[in-house]
Amino acid sequence: MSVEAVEKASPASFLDRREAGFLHFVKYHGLGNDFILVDNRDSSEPKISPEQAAKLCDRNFGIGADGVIFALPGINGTDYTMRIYNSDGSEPEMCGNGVRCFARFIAELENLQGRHSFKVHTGAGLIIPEIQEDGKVKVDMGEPILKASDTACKQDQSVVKSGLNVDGVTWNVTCVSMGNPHCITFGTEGGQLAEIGPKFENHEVFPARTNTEFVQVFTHSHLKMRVWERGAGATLACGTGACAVVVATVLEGRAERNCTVDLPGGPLQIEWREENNHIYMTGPAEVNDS
Ligand SMILES: N[C@@H](CCC[C@H](N)C(=O)O)C(=O)O
Repeated sequence: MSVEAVEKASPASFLDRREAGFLHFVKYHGLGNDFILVDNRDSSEPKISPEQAAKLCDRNFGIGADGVIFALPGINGTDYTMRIYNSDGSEPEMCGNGVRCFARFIAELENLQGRHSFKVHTGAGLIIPEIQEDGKVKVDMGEPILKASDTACKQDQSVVKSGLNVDGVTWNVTCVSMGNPHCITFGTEGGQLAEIGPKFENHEVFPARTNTEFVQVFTHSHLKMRVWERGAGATLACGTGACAVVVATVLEGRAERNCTVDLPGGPLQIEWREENNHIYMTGPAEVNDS
């Protein structure tokens, strides 16, 4: 399908205006990490190509967004499938802020009032968001993955507090996958993120590239991070990143399992529950209505 035109629609008007050839969308954001949401429930293939998604995400020549998210039919007993293209057109396995937006988008499409939870199939497996009374979304993000080969890192064993040479400087890093890969380093604000971020992202040790988080620990339950996202660059927030950061912080003995993580766009509450090894992320998801 070619995108002949795009039109920004409020969720209420979204269902009434589906003229052929138009790609209708709603823009949502989670703490400023913003997405173009597309109703794709009538087909199991995304309505636009990765190249078209990259054009739509362009902040000067397109709509502008960190990614395009598609709500597709569920498979394997799930209610829906979520797929996402990053702003460069690459397809990641999962997106934490995106899945909170996805839940609010589905609630609008299905005209659901109030509290609701869905089973969502993603590239990272089953993810379960639940809309709370206050409108925030709490997400069961599943279990973190530490095995090096599954964190997209070319090492045999898990990478915890290991030295990584980036551009002549040795950084202590911990690698955690939330379905998508994260490389976490402590004690720095990230400095010139646009300079150092791409060097981590494209480092030879990460054949599938990586997201990178620069973390400061304030207390045992209060962290601050900046992120350089694979395929999207510096963003205002990263949900999978915040989850991976709490796992790395616990593994390095720097904090407890329940933390507030401050991101440039605002805070997320992250809990890594001991009894089932699952991570729970709670935060807002809102329509971009400005
Ligand atoms: N912003 C997202 C993560 C999006 C995917 C990421 N850029 C990747 O390529 O893995 C989040 O909130 O988790």
